[in-house]
Amino acid sequence: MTNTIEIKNLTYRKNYRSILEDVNLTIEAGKTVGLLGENGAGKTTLMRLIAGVAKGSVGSITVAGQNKVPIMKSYISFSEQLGGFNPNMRIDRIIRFYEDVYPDFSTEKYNQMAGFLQIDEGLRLSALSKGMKEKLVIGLTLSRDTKVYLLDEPFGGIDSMTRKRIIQSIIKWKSDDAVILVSDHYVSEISSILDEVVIIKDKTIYTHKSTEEIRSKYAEGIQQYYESIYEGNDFDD
Ligand SMILES: Nc1ncnc2c1ncn2[C@@H]1O[C@H](COP(=O)(O)OP(=O)(O)OP(=O)(O)O)[C@@H](O)[C@H]1O
Repeated sequence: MTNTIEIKNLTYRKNYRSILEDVNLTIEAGKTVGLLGENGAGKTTLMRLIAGVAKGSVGSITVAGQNKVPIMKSYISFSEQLGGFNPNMRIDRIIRFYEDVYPDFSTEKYNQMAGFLQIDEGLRLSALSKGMKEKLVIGLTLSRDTKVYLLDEPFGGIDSMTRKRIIQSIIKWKSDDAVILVSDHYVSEISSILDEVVIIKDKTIYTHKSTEEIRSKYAEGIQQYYESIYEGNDFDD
């Protein structure tokens, strides 16, 4: 199995404050990985560093063997929050923008998702609710055909029925060798699709395990395992 993401000795400081320290992380092709951690742990920062949006880190990040940012960027679909778009822009124009900018964007894939995302493409961005905006971001992010999908807390405002349908469909939408890194605070709902869990604590990767290993060693489940880590338990052998 090849490694899609390789991070070595990554340290990141912002305004003289240490945000991440000596992060080492390897993710194999095809894995769906949950990125967990309390508020401010550094999940978004780590995704922004992988995506090449945050700059100035020390250490190395490679994506599919590449460490040149423009090439890495072309391999990554990152769930950015549409902040760069004019709020008056209509959704259909945003979709056309994605078609124009990303050669790997599949309108057919987007249309398949649009069925249950139920976003009126005639609406302007400013008219979308928080949950509708999140659904649009998920649709746009997953409609690209890339090696890596970074989904940063994608489900916060989405109703539980839609969330379940999106989670069940994520696996169908991704190609076999694509990696999904998804951050969330509540792992219970997404745990069924996760191959591995990465927990950030104390500014670094505190643990990285397969969900199978966690389930076999910790019967109460992944959410409880995660919470126990933050309560100070150490389950490492
Ligand atoms: N632009 C910035 N300038 C300075 N510090 C920042 C900046 N963005 C984030 N930080 C700090 O970096 C740390 C990690 O933040 P980050 O947003 O990555 O955490 P997170 O795990 O995604 O949190 P949450 O679950 O609340 O979204 C926090 O201490 C935060 O205050």
